[in-house]
Amino acid sequence: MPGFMVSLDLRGKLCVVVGGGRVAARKIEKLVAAGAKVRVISPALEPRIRARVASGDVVWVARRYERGDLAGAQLVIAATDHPDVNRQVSAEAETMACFVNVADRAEACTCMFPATVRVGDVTVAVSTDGRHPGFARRLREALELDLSDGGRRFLALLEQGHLPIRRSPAAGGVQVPDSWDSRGREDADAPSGESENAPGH
Ligand SMILES: C[C@@]1(CC(=O)O)C2=NC(=C\c3[nH]c(c(CCC(=O)O)c3CC(=O)O)Cc3[nH]c(c(CC(=O)O)c3CCC(=O)O)/C=C3\N/C(=C\2)[C@@H](CCC(=O)O)[C@]3(C)CC(=O)O)/[C@H]1CCC(=O)O
Ligand SMILES: NC(=O)c1ccc[n+]([C@@H]2O[C@H](COP(=O)([O-])OP(=O)(O)OC[C@H]3O[C@@H](n4cnc5c(N)ncnc54)[C@H](O)[C@@H]3O)[C@@H](O)[C@H]2O)c1
Repeated sequence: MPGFMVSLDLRGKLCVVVGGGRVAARKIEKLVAAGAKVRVISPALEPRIRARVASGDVVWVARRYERGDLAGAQLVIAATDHPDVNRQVSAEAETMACFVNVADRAEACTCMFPATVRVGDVTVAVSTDGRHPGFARRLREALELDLSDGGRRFLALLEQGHLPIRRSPAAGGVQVPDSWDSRGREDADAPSGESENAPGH
């Protein structure tokens, strides 16, 4: 099912993460960066999460998950290496009005984390609705690389006419090659950034 992308304000919201391994560490970094109140329930923690506990960004409940641990959570992450435990967490979350992310079962997720690149105040998010996380990662890496050089490579492709994005000629911008323009030339002065005549539209 195609996911509905939103941007959540998690500042001060309780997010409960069950499990303290590599996947939990990746998610926790994102939650902390978003200003969430993070509680992690796990008998053991990755060094990266330990550091977050030491700095006071994350509260650690140092034991295995027990039913009732999710009380008050707005977002729940089930990220243990035990599918049964993840299933129990998912089942408890289903009884509450909160979103849940289950690390080993995309189909059980009511929310998924996209791969993200942030440049200044702009965030680009890539999701494949859980089908190809590796692809989401690679596209994120490519975007990151491109944006890290100020978008120069992207702009070069635009100027060589390789990307179907039009800009006003009055602004000295590039135009879509004729072969891509299925509706003729009548709207050649479309505003900056439009791509409505791109192939596939
Ligand atoms: C994008 C990113 C964001 C993030 O997690 O922060 C993300 N996974 C990332 C990395 C990653 N994922 C995997 C590896 C090991 C790779 C390998 O070894 O092959 C690595 C490590 C790596 O690639 O470095 C494998 C994997 N992933 C999922 C499963 C379970 C399944 O498919 O059922 C399995 C198989 C597990 C297994 O078999 O053991 C599931 C999910 N992973 C998602 C997101 C969600 C869907 C995203 C989408 O819509 O595409 C979803 C559904 C749940 C979720 O939201 O977590 C982040 C890249 C961040 C970045 O680099 O920017
Ligand atoms: N979503 C993704 O992107 C992705 C990527 C790779 C793997 N996975 C899946 O995510 C899961 C976790 O992977 P990982 O690499 O973080 O594992 P990991 O082994 O690094 O960490 C597992 C953590 O769960 C904790 N734990 C175990 N039993 C627990 C319990 N009863 N209650 C609370 N905590 C408990 C452990 O102490 C440990 O901290 C695996 O099922 C794996 O298949 C998901």
